[in-house]
Amino acid sequence: MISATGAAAEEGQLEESGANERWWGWATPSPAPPIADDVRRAIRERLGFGADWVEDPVPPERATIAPSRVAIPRALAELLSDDPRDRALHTYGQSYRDLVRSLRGSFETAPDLVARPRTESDVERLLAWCSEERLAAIPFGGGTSVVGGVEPRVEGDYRGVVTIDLSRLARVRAVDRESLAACIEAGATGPKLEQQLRAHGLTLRFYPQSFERSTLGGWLATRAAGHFATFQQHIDELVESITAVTPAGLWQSRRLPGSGAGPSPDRWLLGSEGTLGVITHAWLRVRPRPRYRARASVAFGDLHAAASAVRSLLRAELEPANLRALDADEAYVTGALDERRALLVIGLESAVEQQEGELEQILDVCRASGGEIVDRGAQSGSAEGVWRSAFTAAPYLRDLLVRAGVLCETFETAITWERFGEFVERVRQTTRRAVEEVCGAGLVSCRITHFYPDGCAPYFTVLAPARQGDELRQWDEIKVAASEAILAAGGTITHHHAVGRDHREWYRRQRPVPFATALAAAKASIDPAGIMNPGALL
Ligand SMILES: Cc1cc2nc3c(=O)[nH]c(=O)nc-3n(C[C@H](O)[C@H](O)[C@H](O)COP(=O)(O)OP(=O)(O)OC[C@H]3O[C@@H](n4cnc5c(N)ncnc54)[C@H](O)[C@@H]3O)c2cc1C
Repeated sequence: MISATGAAAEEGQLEESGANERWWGWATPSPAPPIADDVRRAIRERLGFGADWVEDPVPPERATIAPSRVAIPRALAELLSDDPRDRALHTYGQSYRDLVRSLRGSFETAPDLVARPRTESDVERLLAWCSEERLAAIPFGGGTSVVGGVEPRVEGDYRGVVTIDLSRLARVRAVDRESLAACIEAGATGPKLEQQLRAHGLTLRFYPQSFERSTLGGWLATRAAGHFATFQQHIDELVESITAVTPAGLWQSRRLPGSGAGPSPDRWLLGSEGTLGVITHAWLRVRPRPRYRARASVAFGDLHAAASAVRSLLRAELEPANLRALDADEAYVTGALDERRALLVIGLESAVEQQEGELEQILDVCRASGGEIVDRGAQSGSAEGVWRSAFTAAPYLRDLLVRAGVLCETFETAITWERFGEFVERVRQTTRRAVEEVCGAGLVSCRITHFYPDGCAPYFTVLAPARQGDELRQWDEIKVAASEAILAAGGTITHHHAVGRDHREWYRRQRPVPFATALAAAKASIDPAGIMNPGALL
């Protein structure tokens, strides 16, 4: 396996590391530590290619950041910053395009100011000022968007851009033990909210791969998906009520376990990507911390055989908390298997009962579907354990890969089972062709991250040799080819990465026209000055 220094610990035990010293990428400080020769050799060996150069991020003092166009008003002075480094760190998310541009110190689209509200009334004051002064307002959680969701790429006659960073709103405000729910502020990152819930013996158990840095507000605004692969995949399922500050006033739903009273106000905010208002807090369903776990890995001939085994599991009403089906390339590149075979990673958990019996039933179904049990249990060096470490270390490893000249990006979608086989091959082949044409070589691997009774979410990773200085064009060409293939074959442009600015064109073609008209009308009535994250989603 290619390992990254600073790799995060097991899910749920992650602490935020170095967020303050970070200058570039996921966790790279300035000056960046050198990349050892043996790491570069390992990259070349696993991938079959590698660049003969390594690039260090341009340090803050040499970065290009346009001067701020907006003066800080005295009444809001304690909430606003025009510090160039602060503005640079709020310019981008974490897509490959973002990493390349920030690596080169290019922050031409930096926000003019960064705001850090401490209360809902601070958010109200900020939005009122932005509306009056015609300033675009971009809510910012952890800045882990991979679709241009937080980048101030704003067209129109705005006088400037204010990025609203929610990091000071990060408390668990209340816990209702009777209903098993918690009121959590939007700026809480995964580790921050889990740390506070742990004091009550509770957990949200929502683990996107970006858990360490992404926030509750970001999860709600993008309809993020966590590690639960078979049941409560999206954050949507955990929501009791959401509160947001909009330019038209406070949007607060009632706390209810369910309601049939018309369209759901929460569903309007879920996936709104900062275009309607700033989500400030929400009531979420929480659960007792799991005490029992069981794990196993099963090898299959290919991804389709693994997917077919999962279909059999679901039909037998076996729904493990975690399931990831990796194709042969992904199992090999992550080091989970030493030969090229597909791998199904299985994880069960419960707060109330041992999981060994259910695991046994699951393994019986896998065997009957042609699977070979590779290991079970959490022993070190197991395929499941190696894959899990690679999964949590991936954002750190990505910093190394990008600096070492590897084009490294992912995209994801969803499709119903009856089209699954043809769909995956079509998207994979089209993307592979584009990678070969644009980069000359490279890998396109696929894993399935979420499973439904009627379909699943295929997730693709592209690793290819980058041409220094030409990376953005290289990725843009591959991305267009992949996105066109997804849409043509009937998939969605995103299962959980959201629309942002980068997927807008394909989202526009995917959604029904009357729905688009309704969305635009809703936005115009709630945000008449059009200040909320212009250019994202709509
Ligand atoms: C390494 C890596 C792994 C990832 N893994 C996953 C994964 O497993 N599952 C998944 O779903 N996604 C994943 N993502 C994508 C990303 O983490 C999610 O989209 C996440 O929900 C973004 O949260 P954030 O707090 O970082 O939001 P940001 O990136 O700060 O913002 C994202 C969008 O939400 C809006 N927004 C943020 N906060 C608020 C708020 N309080 N009110 C209103 N709007 C707001 C922003 O304006 C923007 O449009 C991954 C990203 C990376 C880099």
